[in-house]
Amino acid sequence: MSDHVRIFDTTLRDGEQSPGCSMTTPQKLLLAQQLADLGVDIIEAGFAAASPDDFNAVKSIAKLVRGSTVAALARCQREDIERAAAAVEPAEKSRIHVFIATSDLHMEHKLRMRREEVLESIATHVALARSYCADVEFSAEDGSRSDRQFLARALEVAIDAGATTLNIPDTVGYAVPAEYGELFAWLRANVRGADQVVFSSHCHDDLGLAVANSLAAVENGARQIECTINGIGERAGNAAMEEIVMALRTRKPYYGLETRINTPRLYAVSRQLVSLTGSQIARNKAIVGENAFAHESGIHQHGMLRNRATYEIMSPEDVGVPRSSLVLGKHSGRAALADRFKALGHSLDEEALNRAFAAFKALADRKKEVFDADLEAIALGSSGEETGPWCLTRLQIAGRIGQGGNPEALIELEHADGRKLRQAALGDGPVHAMFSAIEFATGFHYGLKDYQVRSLSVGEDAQGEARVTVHADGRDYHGRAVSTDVLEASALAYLEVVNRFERRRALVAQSEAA
Ligand SMILES: CC(=O)SCCNC(=O)CCNC(=O)[C@H](O)C(C)(C)COP(=O)(O)OP(=O)(O)OC[C@H]1O[C@@H](n2cnc3c(N)ncnc32)[C@H](O)[C@@H]1OP(=O)(O)O
Ligand SMILES: CC(C)C(=O)C(=O)O
Ligand SMILES: [Mg+2]
Repeated sequence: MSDHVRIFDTTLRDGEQSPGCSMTTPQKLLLAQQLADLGVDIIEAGFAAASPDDFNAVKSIAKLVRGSTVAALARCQREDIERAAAAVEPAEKSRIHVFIATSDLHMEHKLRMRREEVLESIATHVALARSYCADVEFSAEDGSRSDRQFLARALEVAIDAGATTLNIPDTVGYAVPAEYGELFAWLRANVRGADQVVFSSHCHDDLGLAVANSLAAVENGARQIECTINGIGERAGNAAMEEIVMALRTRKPYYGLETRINTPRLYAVSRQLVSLTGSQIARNKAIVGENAFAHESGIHQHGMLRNRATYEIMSPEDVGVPRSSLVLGKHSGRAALADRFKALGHSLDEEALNRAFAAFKALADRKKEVFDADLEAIALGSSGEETGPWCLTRLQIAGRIGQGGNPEALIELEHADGRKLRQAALGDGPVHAMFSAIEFATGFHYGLKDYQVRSLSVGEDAQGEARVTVHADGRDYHGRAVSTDVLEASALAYLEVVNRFERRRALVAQSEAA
């Protein structure tokens, strides 16, 4: 049996199903390129039939990516499969991923299909997918809660119809490692034709076992793992790629298995995803969290000084966490800046680097030391990513703040269509006043779902980061902004939400007109 474990990344499909992690097509293209550079074997680019936007995103990724296989997900429905086939058709290497649930619970209540009907549907739709593409994956959704004998029959039908990869998802994160591993061993021994296909795991983290379950699957013969960057995904998320890959690499003597992942790029891709979605990771997140390589207590620090191996099972360099001795400040130049951006996952072109350099110098004039978090904020603002249509040109807060006071915010906005608006509003506090002024001016009236402010770095001159989430028209919109003035950061973050909302509306109107 091969010792190569294929890494199937589904950040752009299952990952995008996490609330608040939806991405625009340009953002998806950026991430897809990074995934290809990382050495991912298969990139699941999306669910092509979900919307014209999703279709176009998958197709653009299929045109762009070289080296990795590009896959699209489809239900056992003719139209889904035809859309998936058309979307992945331009890829150098393409795959259609067909799924249907095989657990009694899902078949009876969700699909309202009898077992025989599900088997027929698998036969028909896997064969249809195979007529378009030589590489077809079949997933038995809710496989870990399916009746084994029936699951085995479903997989045999899929093999007979031409499936080349069989995925057994733990869709609701219910399995435990020994049980999930044993299921793979049993299927490999009992499914006719099992030796002609690749078995795959797809685990969710509802009980915090997604990575452990994925590793149990490979111990029992799975040779593809489906996972996402930072473990994002439906509900509690999917198995985190960086954790799986580093577990296999760090414990190679135990597993004896390899992936193609270029591990020193893991940190950069993780940071890129955080920047794109605004969805932060926990400080103590394994591999890529802020504390993953930080040693706080005296006994640990003492051990580390004697020999790093006492408390480090892998080095930050193995996953690309920068441990640079270069301090960035007002006297630094473009080369050092570009180098640090690269380590943080931002490959800026010359124009973007020039913009970033100007912003960096302006910040360095105000701050003694510029930290990585500051740079990430600068990279975001300089990446040439879509901004607008609204732009804040003036912000002023007046009046008494605190007990009994009603501060007033005055804002001035410019719209890309040339409109210039000036609006004042009172509020219970300055943030309330600013947000109300933005709402009155733009006509964007949706309830605030979340608002957070935090310090990005250390010291009195630290930059403040504001994050705003608003639920509007059935989806979450995130805004994030950074400034040494937290009120300005808050206003800009709120305006970013309004901008994202307006850009999305314009896009939907455009595709409806087409
Ligand atoms: C476990 C997973 O992650 S599955 C993937 C989840 N991803 C998504 O759902 C992608 C985003 N989804 C969408 O945009 C929409 O749900 C669409 C466009 C795919 C479908 O929208 P709608 O046609 O309005 O259907 P809706 O979402 O309400 O219901 C799903 C339908 O698909 C059926 N269905 C679900 N899975 C499958 C399947 N694998 N094969 C065939 N039919 C299926 C359901 O039974 C239901 O059918 P019904 O309407 O006849 O009852
Ligand atoms: C569609 C399948 C692969 C899935 O995401 C799941 O079952 O969790
Ligand atoms: Mg899933």
